[in-house]
Amino acid sequence: MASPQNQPLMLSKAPTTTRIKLGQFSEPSEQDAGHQQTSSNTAYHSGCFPVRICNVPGRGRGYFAARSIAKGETVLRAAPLAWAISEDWIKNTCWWCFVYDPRKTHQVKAVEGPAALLASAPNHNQNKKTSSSQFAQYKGVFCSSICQQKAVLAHGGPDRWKCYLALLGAIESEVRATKSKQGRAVSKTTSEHTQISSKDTIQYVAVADTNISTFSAPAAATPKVACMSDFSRDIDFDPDDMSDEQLSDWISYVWDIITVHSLFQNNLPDSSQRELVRLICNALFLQDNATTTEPTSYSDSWEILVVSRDATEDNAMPLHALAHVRNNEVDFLRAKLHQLQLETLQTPATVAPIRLPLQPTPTQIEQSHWGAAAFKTAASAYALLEKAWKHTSKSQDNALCHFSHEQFRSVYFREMANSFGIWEVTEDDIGQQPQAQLKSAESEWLGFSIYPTAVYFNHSCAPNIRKVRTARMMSFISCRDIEQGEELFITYGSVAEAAPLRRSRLQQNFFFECVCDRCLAETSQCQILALNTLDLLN
Ligand SMILES: C[S@@+](CC[C@H](N)C(=O)[O-])C[C@H]1O[C@@H](n2cnc3c(N)ncnc32)[C@H](O)[C@@H]1O
Repeated sequence: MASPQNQPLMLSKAPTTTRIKLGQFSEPSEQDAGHQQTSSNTAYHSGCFPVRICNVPGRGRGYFAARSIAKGETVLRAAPLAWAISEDWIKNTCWWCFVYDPRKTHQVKAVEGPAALLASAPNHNQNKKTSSSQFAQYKGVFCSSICQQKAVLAHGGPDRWKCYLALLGAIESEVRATKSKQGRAVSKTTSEHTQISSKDTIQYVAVADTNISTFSAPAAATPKVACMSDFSRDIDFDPDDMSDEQLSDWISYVWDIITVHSLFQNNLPDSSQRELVRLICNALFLQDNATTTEPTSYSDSWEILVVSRDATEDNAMPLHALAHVRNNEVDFLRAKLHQLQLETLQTPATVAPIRLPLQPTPTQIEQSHWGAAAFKTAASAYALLEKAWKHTSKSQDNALCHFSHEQFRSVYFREMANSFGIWEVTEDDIGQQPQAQLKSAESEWLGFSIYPTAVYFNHSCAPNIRKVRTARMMSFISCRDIEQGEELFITYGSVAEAAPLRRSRLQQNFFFECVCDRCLAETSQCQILALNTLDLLN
């Protein structure tokens, strides 16, 4: 798995290489294609719903068994809120039900079929006269006209679908334009990792390990921060405040500078970042189509919404569901700084502090190691989307309102470490072992998706829940009998490796130190072994 800087992080994310697998495609069944509602096998009402959200020390929120669960029971069925198909398979994968055919590209189908079908489609505004022929002119990649209709409707109808496709097209144009600009500018490239000179630095927040400590730099002078009047944000940072809240405000402040000064504009996001940009577009276009009104009080009603929702593939998740997904922006910054520290580690005893200027200048942000590590990738992705957004807004008669970095970040850093890979469904998926979901060499990675009701499954290296995708729905199935009160765990990728490797991968890709029982047992065993070895050596 590539580093998170180059690749969006997600549960079971794609391997870096893709293989073409031939000859194993079979026509999807009705159920596979998502044309049937199959939620009846699970009772979705709070009374006997099998899972409940609880807080766990050290892990945040998690799903727990609300009652005893038998092996093989579906404990949750989740519908996606937003998704993106991989660039490699964009013509082979249905944009609605994710059915995949490696041998042929799906037809871009015109919509025919009974008007009744259209009228009965979910989210369809009965008052709006939308004839099936209207859909025919709006293209996409679908395995059937039914999927096309559903996608167009979920995106708010033909006009919004057209606008959405125009935005996707504008992104591709921007990518081509940046590539050719980069080609011309290649000889002029200067080193990106120039050290900041000490006279540029004023006051710092030093980040040692993942805790922030603060101090004043020796060269105190008048802050050299350009265009401060451009920002309404409160910039009165307290150098002694090491909290996530202040770091979060500081990050927003840095983003203000990045956007006002158009920093990192000419970096071309790689294909996984471009996929993430498309997922964000998808989320933003689906938002207006939310079918559920926002609850007046989240804290009281969200869990009820999760457990009472009749999860069917046609139920679009409302965008406000995203607000409940953990935002990993601060964790991401801390993890990036921690990585930088490790890279510059001379000896185990000398951990170099990373110094973050309280009010960084554009030059400091652009040329610092921390700027490159923590902001460059996301800012390049934002710049790409912002340019495409403006272009589309012009071409589509100002159909799009202003698009802020806050909106972008609110999806970007929630996707990070919370989304699920969309893998080709293989026969392994029907198996009973949790390992069946580890898609190693057997299946293709088709994209990724956010399932807001599924983000509460914490990771364990010895999971008791496996996930199986059926069309666009993700089902979570127990792989052993589970007692009431036990926590429910999935795996975030492979758990076949030894503890040190598993743990460093989780740290690098998901920004946490795994505290599952297996890790704790294996780590303490390693420590005992190490002590025994020391005894032997002595
Ligand atoms: C998909 S979310 C799971 C829900 C999360 N606990 C919450 O409160 O939103 C993944 C995050 O949960 C935490 N987490 C999950 N499994 C963990 C584990 N085994 N050990 C420590 N933290 C874990 C990490 O912070 C990780 O980034």
